[in-house]
Parts: sequence; structure tokens; C-alpha cells
Amino acid sequence: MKQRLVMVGNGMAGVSFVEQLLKLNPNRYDITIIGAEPYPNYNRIMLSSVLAGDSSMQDIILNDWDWYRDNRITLHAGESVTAIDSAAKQIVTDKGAVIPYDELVLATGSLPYMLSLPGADKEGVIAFRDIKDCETMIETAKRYRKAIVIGGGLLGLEAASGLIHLNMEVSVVHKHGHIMERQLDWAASRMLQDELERQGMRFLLQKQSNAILGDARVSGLRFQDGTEEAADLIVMAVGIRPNVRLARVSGIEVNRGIVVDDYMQTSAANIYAVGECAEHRETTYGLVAPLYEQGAVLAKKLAGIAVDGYKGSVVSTKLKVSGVHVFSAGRYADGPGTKALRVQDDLEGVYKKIVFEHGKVVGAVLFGDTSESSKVYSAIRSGEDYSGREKEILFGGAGSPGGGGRSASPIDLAAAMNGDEIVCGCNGVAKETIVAAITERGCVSIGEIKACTKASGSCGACKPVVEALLAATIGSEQVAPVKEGICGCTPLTRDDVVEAIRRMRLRTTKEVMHVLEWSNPEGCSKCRPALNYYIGMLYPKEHEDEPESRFVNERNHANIQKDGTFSVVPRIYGGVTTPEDLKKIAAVAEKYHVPLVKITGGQRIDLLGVKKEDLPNMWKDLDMPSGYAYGKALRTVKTCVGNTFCRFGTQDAIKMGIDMEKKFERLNTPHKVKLAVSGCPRNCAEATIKDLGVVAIDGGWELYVAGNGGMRVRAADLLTKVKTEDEVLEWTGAYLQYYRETANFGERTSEWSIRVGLETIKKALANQEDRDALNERIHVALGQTRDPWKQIVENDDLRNAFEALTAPLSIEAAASNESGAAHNEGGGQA
Ligand SMILES: Cc1cc2nc3c(=O)[nH]c(=O)nc-3n(C[C@H](O)[C@H](O)[C@H](O)COP(=O)(O)OP(=O)(O)OC[C@H]3O[C@@H](n4cnc5c(N)ncnc54)[C@H](O)[C@@H]3O)c2cc1C
Ligand SMILES: NC(=O)c1ccc[n+]([C@@H]2O[C@H](COP(=O)([O-])OP(=O)(O)OC[C@H]3O[C@@H](n4cnc5c(N)ncnc54)[C@H](O)[C@@H]3O)[C@@H](O)[C@H]2O)c1
Ligand code: SF4
Ligand code: FES
Repeated sequence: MKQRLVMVGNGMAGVSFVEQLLKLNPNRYDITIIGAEPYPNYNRIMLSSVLAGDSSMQDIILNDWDWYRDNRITLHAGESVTAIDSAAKQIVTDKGAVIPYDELVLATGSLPYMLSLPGADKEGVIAFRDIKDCETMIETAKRYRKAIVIGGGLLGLEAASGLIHLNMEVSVVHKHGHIMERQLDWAASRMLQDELERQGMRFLLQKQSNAILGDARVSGLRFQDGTEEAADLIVMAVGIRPNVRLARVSGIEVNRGIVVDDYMQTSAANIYAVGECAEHRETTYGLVAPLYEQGAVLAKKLAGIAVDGYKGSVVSTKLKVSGVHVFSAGRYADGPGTKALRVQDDLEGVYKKIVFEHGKVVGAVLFGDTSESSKVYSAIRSGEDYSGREKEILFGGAGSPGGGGRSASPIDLAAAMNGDEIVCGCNGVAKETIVAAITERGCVSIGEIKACTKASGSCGACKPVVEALLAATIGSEQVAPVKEGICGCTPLTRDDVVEAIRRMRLRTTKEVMHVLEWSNPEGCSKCRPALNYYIGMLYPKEHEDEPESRFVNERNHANIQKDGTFSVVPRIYGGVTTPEDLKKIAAVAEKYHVPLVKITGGQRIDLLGVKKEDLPNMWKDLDMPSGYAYGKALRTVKTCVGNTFCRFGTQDAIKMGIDMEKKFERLNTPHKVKLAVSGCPRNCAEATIKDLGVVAIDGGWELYVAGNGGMRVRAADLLTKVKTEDEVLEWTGAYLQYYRETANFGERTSEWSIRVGLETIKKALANQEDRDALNERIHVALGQTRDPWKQIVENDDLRNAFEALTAPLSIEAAASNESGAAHNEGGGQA
């Protein structure tokens, strides 16, 4: 007869243990699981992603009901164990079931820590721990506007980011002077705060909460210093504590967690504990990677396989907020006997700190560029001695493909990784396991690798490295394109959606969401702006733009700044101005007390610190066109002086640039587009890091495309050489329209070109007929555009509507994406 294995808790750690046990010895036990939550095992980590609109509840189910049935596991979902009788070897549930066991595993996880403030029991005060909390936040955001998150740790920041995506105004209350103080040093924390403020998060630092205000429902929070902050929702994210209640009442030894030995055994015979509830060598964990390591040890032990005991884990974390790259591992703080290697690049927003002790890496913080995270994490785990060659960890050795770090491609970096380097921290999957899945088990997509190895199946932070490994192993051209829904509201891809809009002639975002059966009928911050763009791109004449589906900067026709003021950037064609325009700008700057006037990298003049109510009057007084420094649109055409004044110049770069800017201004594009024209190959206008750059040569022009001078620098590729200015305009029009029609919304030309391939772009533009057709379509789109500043100034209704606009920071944050492509989105830089 089989032995009876009973597990209390149906969460990530427990079920991972059961999966591993089933692989090792599938027939040894009759398994029963009792889980208090009424769901099958789901990915708690991904609740942040559900809140951010990137996944649906369905997406995060790890083991569906069929999995339990197929593995002959009896599941009591929505039922709690209330007592353990270790003498009789049985447990009792709140529904009166008495279940005998031979081996019992406690996997009861943690409970969120709730501050015991007066008023904490009011409606609208919640934690962020489970599906129910997530649903409450989504529902609340439909009816209320202001949220406070107490706690600026990982959970608090992910909750705050999600709430911003749900259109709420969010303040994060933190008791320390810098956020994520448990994971980041001051420098990285400050850079993170700046970035999150840019995304619309407000911070109230060094604040001690004192009381929750309101009647039945929360209306605000009072602090110990007497100040108050209004709120319709308060989310407490101030840490967790292991859920030890059941163990304690059952007489099992409990400290902070349930005390276990190296084999996860508790003080009671045949009773084990695994996951966040367990305390091993006086340590409890709150991240999945160590919990899976514990589960692996326990699975071997209960499968009857000899196993070295669990020795504890080195933890590493990544914050899961779109557009933010932060990594922290081990002992990152300076201390006696430690030395740190620091690299700080304020221009690129990159900070790296590696802490060494006796030549070994003991901790690290990476901000802005986390490409070395798996290497650093492996170094900490392996304890390799780097004495005398410490800098190799960031800069690589001589001739190393990773040498110089930032310039090597992700594929080169992946190829240069050691086989035993951990790629997926959540699931403890090393490079060699992923490579074996590709070469030996024939995996050719991320989905297949996930199914074979679990890599990328939890927080998803390792997905870019897994993708790069796949490309490095089988060649990038062989990699099957990943089909992903455009957001958590639909499983349909961008191409599916665009095709459906075209085929069914859908004209509004609401119509698309309804007809294509969006799971969230209101859509989310990710899909609404995308749909608005796609419909406008397909039906430029008929489409009525939906301002409510645009990012806050686009709704305000100005870039919002960290203090809530705006920046105003008038158009200055080709970067060439006149004394008259300069006088107008100076007069406006003085009249409206503009605190900062700055020349931008795109050769424009940026008036920073403007109050929202002053915007329409400023636009009127300026009487210049909008520079679109805030939009997914043509931003600037930067020019050098060309042959007008420069003795090296071979062509008139200024005229070319002005002609281009006048022709394509106001064009809506999937992401911002920057152009440049240089008058000779010396390239003073830096045309080869632009979305489209034109460089004069003897007797003609070279057109470069898909460059990027932002967070991920990319040199542009040569598209073609032409002889005349008309041809430059013709190729530019065709190229921009092809980008408009085929790129994903939010995709810069640099990413788009890598995805679709330069050859595809060249082929699409090779024939005169195709270029003509593309130009015809772009002319129709350009024919519909109007200057937004002028429209508001001249039309009272529009002006009133603008003034009534309350400008929630709603969908601004979605402008950022994993690639960091929108890094400059809100900065006011033209
Ligand atoms: C929003 C969010 C984001 C996160 N992101 C990350 C991340 O990016 N990376 C990372 O590593 N970690 C992350 N974590 C932490 C990670 O989710 C946890 O470490 C992990 O889920 C813990 O697993 P567990 O099985 O120990 O506990 P849990 O997942 O809490 O499971 C325990 C289960 O036991 C049930 N239970 C408790 N008592 C009883 C009882 N008496 N009877 C029956 N059932 C009972 C509970 O209801 C619960 O369902 C995140 C957590 C949250 C909330
Ligand atoms: N990306 C990730 O890895 C991730 C994401 C979410 C959650 N988690 C895990 O979930 C668990 C819970 O996360 P967490 O962020 O709540 O825990 P935490 O303990 O890491 O952070 C809590 C934060 O709240 C602050 N705080 C405590 N009391 C406060 C008060 N009275 N007022 C204001 N601030 C206060 C603390 O200073 C701390 O920074 C952790 O184990 C975490 O590792 C991980
Ligand atoms: S790119 Fe050539 S033409 Fe233009 S300013 Fe530089 S040297 Fe002169
Ligand atoms: S690191 Fe989280 S899924 Fe791989």
C-alpha cells in the first residue's frame, strides 16, 4: 500500500516540491493537498503583472485542476487545516475533514504584515498578497482615484506601479529616507526614485503613519508629524511574517518561522516545513528561488534518495516595474573588510556596484543596465576568487566577448556565459540546462524552453537572456517568433488585432475591445493607446482621435515633470531659429516666470517648470507650432551647418533638414522618431544614431536607419544611397510609413528593425511602385494633422475641455517598456 503524503498549503513552494517529488518517485505516495485559497496553484509573483495589465488571472495559473487529477492528487481547495494531531498522525480541517498522514508537509507561506493603526479595519485598507487583493485593487481603481501604498519595498513599488497603470494617483509612504533600503544603496535608490517619479509615482519619505482616516471607508492617512494625505485606497506593503499559527498550536517548535533542520524536518516526527513558513539556520526567505531549493532537498529526502542537506541560499532580486532595471544580490552594503567597484553614468542612468571581500564577490547592485546580473549572481554563489582581476566582472577580460560590457550584444554576452551560470534565478536554471533543452530536446521557442526547464516561467525577468541563449545556440534567424497577446486583456497578437480592425472595419477602441472579446471591457493602459494608434494608422481620414486613450503627456501636449509642472518645446525647424522667435521665447519665459530655459540635445529650446494653467496662454503668446517633444511622433530633425557655412560640407544639410521636418511634422508614429542631416561624412549632426539619418556624400546622400542614441545605443544601418533631395524625401516618406504600418505600438525603429530584419525593410522599399504607394498613404495621414496648440488656442470648446482635464498620471507609465525605449519620454527633451 502507498504511503499517505499530506501537504498543508497549495502555494508556489509546496506545489514545486510535489512536482519534483513526482518526477523522482511518482508512485510512492497517495498525495492530498489542502489549500485555503479557492484556486489551483497560481504564480503569486505574477500578481504584479496582472495588476500592471500584462497578464490575466488565467495566465498565472501554474497547475490547473486537470494537473491534480492527472497526477491523482486529492485537492481540498478553499479549505483550511485547523489542527494537527501528531500522536494520531492526522489533521483536521475547518470543514470537519479528518485526514490521516504518514508524512506531513507544512507549506503555509507567509501573512502580510498589517500595521495596527487606528482605522486599519476600514473598507479600502488592504494588503497585496493574493488574487483577492489584486481583484480589489482593480475594482477600486474603476471607481476611485487616490491610492496610498505604505512601504517602499519591492512589493510596495510593484503595487504602486500597477495602480498607476490602473489610472490611480499613487503616493508611496516610506518610513526611511530612501526606498528599497533593504536591497539598494543610497545612489541606486535615488536613481530608482527619480525614474519612478518620472512614471508618475509620488513619494512621501521618512513618514510614520499614525491613523487611518474616514468613516466606513478610508478617506486618508494621518502621519505622526500631524500632516495628512487623502486616499480612497490604502495598500499596506510593509513586509511579511511566516505563517506559523498552525504549527504553533500543534506544539511544533516555532521561532520567527517553523524551525527546520537541513532536511526540512520540524521538531515533530514525520512533519516537514518548506517555503516562506520555514526557518532554516535562523533565516526565513521571502523569494521563490530559495524556496525551490528547499523543495528540491525535501523531494529527494521523501523520494528516498540520498541528499546533501540544504545549506541556505544567496538571494537576488529584481524589481518588476516596466522600464526599470534594478538588480540586487547578497551583501551590497559597504562594511569592514569589503571593497567596492563602482561605475556610475548619470548620462545613461546606469549605476553598478560590486562588493568584494577577500577577492570574492559578496554582493552587488545594478541599476539601469542589469545585463551582468546572472554573471554576478553566479560569482557570488560560486565564491570564485577574483583577486587582482576584480574589474573583469564588469569589463570582461582581454578579448572577452563581454569585454566592455555595454557594447557587446545580448547574444554575444549569452554565448560568453559559463555553463553553470544561473540564468533563471526564480527556478534555479543554469545556462547548460537551457542549452541542453535546445540541443537535446529540440526546443526552438521561449515557450518550449519554459515547458522543458521552467526558465522564464515565474517573474519573467530572465526572458531576454533565455531568448539570447536560444539565438546564440541555433542562430537568430531560426528562432520562432514569440506570439504574445498585446496585453493581459487579450491573447491576440498585434498582427491579429490589426488584421481584425482592417477586416471588420472597426473604428473605435471600445468597438475593438468588444468585438474581439477583451477580458477587461475597459482595456488597460497598454492596449488603449495602442488601439487608438492602430485605428488612426489604418483609417486616418475617418478616425476620431481618443484623447482619453493617450498618455498624459500627449493629452496635455506638453511633458509632465517630476514636480507636476510641464515643459514647453516649440518647433524650431532643423534647429534653425531667428531673432524674432528668440525674442518671443524670451518674452514668454519672462512673462510666465519660467524657472529654466534649456537647449536640448535635439537643438530645440525647452521651457521647463510651466504651470498647467499657463500652457494655453503661453502657446498663444509664443505663436509657434508645437515641437511635439511629448509625443509618439516626429520629434526633431537635427542638422549641421552643411555647405552653407562649413568648408567641409558637400550639401545643404540645413535646407534638407528643414524640408524634412516641414514635410513630416505632426506625424503619429508607433514611438518617437528623431531624424538628422549631416552635410558631409564627418557627421556632426550624429545622423547615424537616429531613427533616420541622412549624410551628404559627394554627388548625393546616404540614408541610415534604425539608429538609437538612448539607453541602448545602436548605430544605424545604411538603407540606400540617393542623388537628389526629392529622393531623400521620397525614401524617408516610404520608410516612415512602412514603420508606421508594421511596428508594434511602443517599438522604436531600432527594435523594430532588429525584429523584422533590415533585409525585409530594404525589400519592402526596393520598388518604386511600393515606395509610391507608401508615400500616398503617408500623405493622406499627414493631410489630417493639425497643430494641437493652435487648435486649443483657437477653439473655445477645446480650450475649455483642456482646462477641465484633470490629467491623472494614468497611462504615462505604460509609455515605458522593457527595452527602456521610452526613457526620455517624460523628460521634456525634444
Ligand atoms: C505581489 C507579489 C509579487 C512577488 N514577486 C516576487 C518576485 O518577483 N520574485 C520572487 O522571488 N518572489 C516574489 N514574491 C514572493 C513569492 O511569491 C513568495 O515567496 C512565494 O509565493 C511563497 O511561496 P509559499 O508556497 O511559501 O507561500 P504561499 O505562496 O503564500 O502559499 C502558502 C499557501 O498556503 C495556504 N495556507 C496557509 N495556511 C493554511 C492552512 N492552515 N490550511 C490550508 N492552507 C493554508 C495559503 O492560503 C497559501 O495559499 C512576490 C509576492 C507577491 C505577493
Ligand atoms: N520582485 C520581487 O522579487 C518581489 C516583489 C514583490 C514582493 N516580493 C517579496 O514579497 C515579500 C513582501 O514584500 P515587501 O516589500 O512588503 O517586504 P519588505 O520587507 O522587503 O519591504 C517592506 C518595506 O516597507 C518599509 N516599511 C516597514 N514599515 C513601514 C511603515 N510603517 N511605513 C512605511 N514603510 C514601512 C520597510 O522599510 C521596507 O522597505 C518580500 O519577501 C519580498 O521579497 C518580492
Ligand atoms: S558634418 Fe561636415 S558639413 Fe556638417 S558641420 Fe560637420 S564637417 Fe561641416
Ligand atoms: S528569473 Fe524569474 S522567471 Fe527567471
